[in-house]
Amino acid sequence: MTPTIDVADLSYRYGTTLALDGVNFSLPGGKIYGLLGRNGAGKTTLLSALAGFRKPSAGTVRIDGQPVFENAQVVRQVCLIQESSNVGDRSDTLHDILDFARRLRPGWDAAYAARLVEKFELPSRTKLGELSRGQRSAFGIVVGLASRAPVTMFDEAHLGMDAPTRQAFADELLQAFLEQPRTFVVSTHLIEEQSPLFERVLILHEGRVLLHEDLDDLRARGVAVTGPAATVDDFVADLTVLGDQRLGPTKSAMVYGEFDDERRAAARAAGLDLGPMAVQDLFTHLTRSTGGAR
Ligand SMILES: Nc1ncnc2c1ncn2[C@@H]1O[C@H](COP(=O)(O)OP(=O)(O)OP(=O)(O)O)[C@@H](O)[C@H]1O
Repeated sequence: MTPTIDVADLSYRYGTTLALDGVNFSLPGGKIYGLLGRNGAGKTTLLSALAGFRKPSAGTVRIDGQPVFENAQVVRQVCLIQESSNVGDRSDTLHDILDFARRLRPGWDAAYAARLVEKFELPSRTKLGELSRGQRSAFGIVVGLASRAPVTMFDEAHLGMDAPTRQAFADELLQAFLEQPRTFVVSTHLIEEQSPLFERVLILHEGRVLLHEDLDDLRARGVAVTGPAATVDDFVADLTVLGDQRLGPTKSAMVYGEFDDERRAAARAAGLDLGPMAVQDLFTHLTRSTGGAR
């Protein structure tokens, strides 16, 4: 039960703002996808369209071959948790919201929800609106994971959560995925922290798909070259250097572009170390433009 998501020529317009501009991609089921993009790139709009919350201005979103919008049967297979915590009414207790989710969601796992509530130390008799921001986010994550929805999406759902809680979220997500493979789409600005979760990455930029590939392939686009400063400088002289760091006589230069075997051998012969580059640095390079929001 891991349906494919197919997006074809998807555009979405808010008045004069074209938030999505002819987006095409296909997400085979049973993987964890990272959705990345700068502020205003269109991530929230895209996830809302995938969940059937928004009618596309043009194009289609299909899950398992079925159009999503106004299709109750398909929408029930999808769970989108948003940063604003769209999981329930602020005046309802967590207990009541979980009870409602149990009745609404076909795959709801009540025992798992109870375990997660305990793990995240959430007060189930408290109203949603009385939680701290981080607790609200953690509760959203509980609902998303316990939904066991074949397509589960988190839109910056970790906002306000402290580092240990975010780590617990990542661990739980991975565990839930291994126990019962489904499709996760996770949008985040915490790229370095969350990228170990992702098998594939979709980068949106200015309403279009800039890149859609395996994380390993993205990583292979950049190399950190480390060694004595003068040797590094010589080696990278004709390469695209995105940045560098110095520690005493040692320098590390971040080089964009794939290294073939010959170049790797030359680096080794020169006594240089080659290592992976931070995904965050690659992202920054790829999405460098005139500014953030359009
Ligand atoms: N309700 C709205 N009314 C008008 N324009 C909007 C609305 N929501 C989003 N936009 C615009 O659509 C574009 C895409 O916004 P969206 O929220 O999808 O981006 P995002 O990638 O999720 O950004 P962020 O990382 O800042 O959350 C932006 O230019 C934004 O200003």
